[in-house]
Amino acid sequence: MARIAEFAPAKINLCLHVTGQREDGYHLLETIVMFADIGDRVHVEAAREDRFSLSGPFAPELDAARDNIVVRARDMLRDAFPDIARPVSIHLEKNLPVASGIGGGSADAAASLKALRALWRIPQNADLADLALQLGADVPMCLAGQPLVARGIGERIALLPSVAPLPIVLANPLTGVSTPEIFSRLASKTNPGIPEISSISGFHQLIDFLKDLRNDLELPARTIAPEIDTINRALQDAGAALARMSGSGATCFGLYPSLEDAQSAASELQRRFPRWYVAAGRCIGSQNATGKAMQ
Ligand SMILES: C[C@](O)(CO)[C@H](O)COP(=O)(O)OP(=O)(O)OC[C@H]1O[C@@H](n2ccc(N)nc2=O)[C@H](O)[C@@H]1O
Ligand SMILES: Nc1ncnc2c1ncn2[C@@H]1O[C@H](COP(=O)(O)OP(=O)(O)OP(=O)(O)O)[C@@H](O)[C@H]1O
Repeated sequence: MARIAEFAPAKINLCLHVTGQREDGYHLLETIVMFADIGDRVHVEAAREDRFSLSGPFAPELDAARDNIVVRARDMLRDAFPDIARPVSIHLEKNLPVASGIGGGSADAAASLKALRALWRIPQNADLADLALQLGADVPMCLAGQPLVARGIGERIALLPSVAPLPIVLANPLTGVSTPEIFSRLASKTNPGIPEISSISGFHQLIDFLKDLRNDLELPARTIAPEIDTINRALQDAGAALARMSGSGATCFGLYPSLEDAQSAASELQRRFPRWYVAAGRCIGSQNATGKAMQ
């Protein structure tokens, strides 16, 4: 019987500007997002009855979470397509740290929607963006899965033209950080947006452009996870051209000129901080159905 695997890449906010707040409390953002070849994996397979299982280094943290977002995604998609949605066994390989600002849950939800769309043969032209947004502000961008600029609360998405693969190191002290808590600690909710993105060519021009941008959630996140300072310094000590926090933290990323540079930086970081989660890889320009980087 068909078994479908879908990669759930880590979402990296290269910058995140908070520009306002809606009446319902959600914040208005302007963020440049790329997706890494580091991530979770979702497997789906037709079954006699619904099942959900977990494996991977961070599975134990989710065992207790009865309302896994993957299950919510399944149920929501089934409600939208009750005539074609059959029982399904879903397995989540949880490689990304939980509540870490790289959209792990959102990536899993988006990957589940993609895998189930294929399994249940939901028409390709069915627009799942509204359904994705009900699952979380980051889910529509994870569904897009390509370099993009997101505005609104994250749902107004403009894809960026093809971008060269961007070598990256992710580092997290394994201190879970709650997204609403970070937003609530934000001192200013009306900050300048991101400038227009003109054509950027090459690594150094991209770094120069990003250096003038910010993650407005970094300051409030540091009040909960002061290690963020240490992580950014350690990424820079290991040769990062730019180090910054992603999302609501506490994961920080470093950008490096080559994959080899990123890999040796990751080894150095892991040696200095053996308890941290550290991973090296590349943010990728676009993805095919299996999540492999296209050349
Ligand atoms: C910080 C980011 O990761 C940047 O990509 C996202 O904005 C967060 O996206 P997410 O985790 O999918 O967020 P949701 O699950 O929709 O919301 C969690 C909580 O974060 C806060 N939240 C989230 C998104 C947003 N634009 N404004 C907010 O204020 C709200 O308190 C909300 O109750
Ligand atoms: N599949 C899942 N993976 C991770 N967390 C999940 C999952 N399902 C439910 N959750 C719950 O969602 C909460 C947020 O976790 P997640 O890893 O998505 O946060 P995040 O990386 O900070 O996301 P974002 O960058 O979108 O804010 C966790 O506290 C966890 O209990």
